[in-house]
Amino acid sequence: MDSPTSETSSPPPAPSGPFVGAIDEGTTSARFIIFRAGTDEIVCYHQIEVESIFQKEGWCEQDPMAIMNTVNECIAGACKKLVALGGKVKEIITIGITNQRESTVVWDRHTGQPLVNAIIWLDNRTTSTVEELLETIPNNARNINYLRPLCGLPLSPYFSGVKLRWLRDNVPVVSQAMEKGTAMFGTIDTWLMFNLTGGKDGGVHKTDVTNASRTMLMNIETLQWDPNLLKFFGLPKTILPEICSSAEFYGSIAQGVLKGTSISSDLGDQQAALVGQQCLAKGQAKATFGTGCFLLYNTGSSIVHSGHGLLTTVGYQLGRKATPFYALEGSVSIAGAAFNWLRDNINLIQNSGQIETMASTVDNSLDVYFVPAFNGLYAPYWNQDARGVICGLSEETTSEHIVRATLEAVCFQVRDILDSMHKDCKIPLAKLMVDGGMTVNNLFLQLQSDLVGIQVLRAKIAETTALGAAMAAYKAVESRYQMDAPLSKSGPREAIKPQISATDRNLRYQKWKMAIERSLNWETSTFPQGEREAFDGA
Ligand SMILES: Nc1ncnc2c1ncn2[C@@H]1O[C@H](COP(=O)(O)OP(=O)(O)O)[C@@H](O)[C@H]1O
Ligand SMILES: O=P(O)(O)OC[C@H](O)CO
Repeated sequence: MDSPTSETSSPPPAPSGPFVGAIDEGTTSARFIIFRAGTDEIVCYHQIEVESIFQKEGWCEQDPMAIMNTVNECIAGACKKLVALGGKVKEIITIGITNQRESTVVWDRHTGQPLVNAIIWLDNRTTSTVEELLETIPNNARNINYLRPLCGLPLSPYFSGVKLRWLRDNVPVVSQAMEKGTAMFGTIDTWLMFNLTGGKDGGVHKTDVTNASRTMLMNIETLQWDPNLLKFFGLPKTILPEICSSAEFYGSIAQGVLKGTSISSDLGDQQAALVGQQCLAKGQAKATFGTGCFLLYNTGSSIVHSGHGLLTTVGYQLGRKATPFYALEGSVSIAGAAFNWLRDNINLIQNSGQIETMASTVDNSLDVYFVPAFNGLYAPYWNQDARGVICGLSEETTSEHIVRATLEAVCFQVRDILDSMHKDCKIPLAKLMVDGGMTVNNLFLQLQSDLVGIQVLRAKIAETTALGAAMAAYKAVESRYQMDAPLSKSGPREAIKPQISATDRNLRYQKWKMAIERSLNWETSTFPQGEREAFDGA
């Protein structure tokens, strides 16, 4: 008979399939996660950081080959771990892809090689392109919302169409390839899919409705490339991928450990998180706090055009014949990235583990307000000329106050967005599902609840983005799968409730708005009449 000791030390049972894999290619890292099919149970995963290249002020690029190699390494690493656990790779029945959105890749159809580095969504080089495009709007209207009725988006450096136009105007190898018909464009999902399915030797050229809805080139109603939008941006249709639904057969992996496995889903990462959070009914909303913060509100099958600075985007379409679901989105470009700045540029912190400890040593931010508008402000302001400000510094201010003010900055930006959503949709949101790297921070979630006056519900697992892609991929191969059925780790989520008074909350929000005023239009601000000469002469 076995002794109790040998019983407790017996190895855990080998994981059994079926499994579904998900590639999550984010701004700061790529990962491949293997889930037990139809559940939120992570069997194993592999994650690797991806380097960003900052060639000039405001530019942000990544090497497309490095992105692809990293993803391949993640797939190989996770499959190796699966085998080490006693699982079988052949039980991975399908995989899905989710990705940082808007980031733009152009490559050569014949060689499969990128023509330039990927321009990452955060990149701000195209502010002058936006200016030039504004000039072309009839009646000298210069209206950033001119294209909203067609694509749901304001003109901003954020979106792929503007980045593609910049490439056309500034990189001869790209404009020549566009003319010759040898250029292929894709967001990161498309680039990965092309390479995974064979690259220049028969790789597919496809994207999904959620990623396409971030280009400014897709018509939000027809879900097809729009000739008027292509004309506005001066871009040829030949470079564009086929638009598919978010859950269908895309192609099969051509080589490597997963050779022959199907790719069955594709969603932009924020839309994937909406699915992974099971915000599948009209009126449900989630916020993901990673590099940036993205709040998506499910508007069902209705297209709601925002009058208050939000984006109209496709939430998901789970099958070729399925009804597309739409969302209103509030995008904030700098959330967790503000802490990377505190760490890398200012040396105020050494690691993210310190953030909560430092911010908790003080009771409040001592009236310090930090607007991290490093690359302008996205929703609801869409002010590309805004720049960061820290207001309210005094002799008593310490680094702890600044760290706390940085957490509060993310919370106030969420309040800006929720106020817009309330105005657009009329119904105030009672609770907000949250996920992403920042949500490990308990103080942050309490501040979020306090400063917005809303119940905050933390996701059961951190990897909701990958989960959403895995759920959609499983749906494509198993039509009986109910995506709103409880996931294995479901049960009540941790709820964080507001603890400060409405008066306190509103006073602090008013001060935030004053700080916002100081950051807007900084790049284009001019000296009052006569003072420029005095300054120059000084
Ligand atoms: N404890 C923490 N408190 C606040 N922010 C954090 C904490 N831990 C990580 N972060 C931030 O979260 C971000 C990483 O989250 P993640 O969801 O992995 O991002 P992404 O998907 O954009 O790559 C980083 O910008 C980091 O600064
Ligand atoms: O990489 P993330 O998670 O910060 O997401 C980036 C967004 O998709 C940009 O729109």
